[in-house]
Amino acid sequence: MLNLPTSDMIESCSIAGPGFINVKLSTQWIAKRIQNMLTDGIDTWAPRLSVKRAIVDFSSPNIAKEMHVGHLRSTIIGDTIARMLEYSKVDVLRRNHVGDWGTQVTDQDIGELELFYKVSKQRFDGDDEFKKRAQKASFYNPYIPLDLKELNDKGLIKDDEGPKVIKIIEGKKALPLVATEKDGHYSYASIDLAALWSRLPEEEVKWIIFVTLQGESLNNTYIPFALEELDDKGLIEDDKDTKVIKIIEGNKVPPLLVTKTDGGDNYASTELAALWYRLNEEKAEWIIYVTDVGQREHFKKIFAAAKSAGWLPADESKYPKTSHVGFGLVLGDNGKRFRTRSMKW
Ligand SMILES: NC(=[NH2+])NCCC[C@H](N)C(=O)O
Repeated sequence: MLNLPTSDMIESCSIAGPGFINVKLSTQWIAKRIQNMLTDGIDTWAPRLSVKRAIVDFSSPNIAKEMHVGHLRSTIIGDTIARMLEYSKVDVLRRNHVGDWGTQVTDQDIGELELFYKVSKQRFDGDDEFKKRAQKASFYNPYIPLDLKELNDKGLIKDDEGPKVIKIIEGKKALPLVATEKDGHYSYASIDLAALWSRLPEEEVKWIIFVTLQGESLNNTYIPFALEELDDKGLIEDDKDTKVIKIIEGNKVPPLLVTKTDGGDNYASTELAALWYRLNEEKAEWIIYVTDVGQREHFKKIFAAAKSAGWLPADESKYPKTSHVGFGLVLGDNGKRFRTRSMKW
């Protein structure tokens, strides 16, 4: 307790039973902050951070496995962090790093999924009843005619020979948006517009946030770049049938496996590629990962590898930086941790 640094924000700290510390905020400090807020406006309350852009990697379930309450926790915590950063005027890229790659997906037999898709497409084209049902399946489809009519009434829709397109003016910077395809089908864009349109008047929402799914597979093209950079720096070693990164840091971190015995890429290699991409292409200065604490070691190794490669400064008070926000493990009925990565089907 005696070693705690002093702060005008804190009046006192005391130990309250095993494992608890009470931190009492200073009433004077609170009064001063509220006074500032009243005179200067709520916006001035947000702490100013020295980062311009942050990435929050959260939610991130695996498409070929059951989603569980842990992913929900990650979603809630990640969204909260993203909102706090946005409040502090940081440009936040919300990233749902879905597990759409690796054994979990190949286990599902992509071939079978493709076959399933082909069969239903044939049925869609040949069976009118099925087609009608399928087209109604999207929740927002009933809104499409309404919102297209509104856009049409405003003179925004152009009936080109083929598809209907929405001309976007905005200083001609944007490309036209396809509303219906050549065969009269609604496009992906019209479903999005209908969703937006129906939510505004019907649900009276004030803020709609779109989260970009950037699955693990997106970064596959960057794996060679990332691994090559690490290799050039002499960080990758062959270890029996696999390639590993021996991370030094006083040997506190065990080696990181970056290829599997069959030569394939693994969770760590896609992770490093994602980090490489986020730093170099997306220019994020702070990357925050929200998962359960079970992945702490994984992130520790990834961050240590990135530091050894010089991607991140060794000094953690400097940017760019990475943080792992870990929450408690979610246990199944059997009292064991839910491990989507090793779940058997
Ligand atoms: N960049 C990351 N590793 N994000 C978290 C991914 C979480 C993983 N899909 C899981 O369910 O365990």
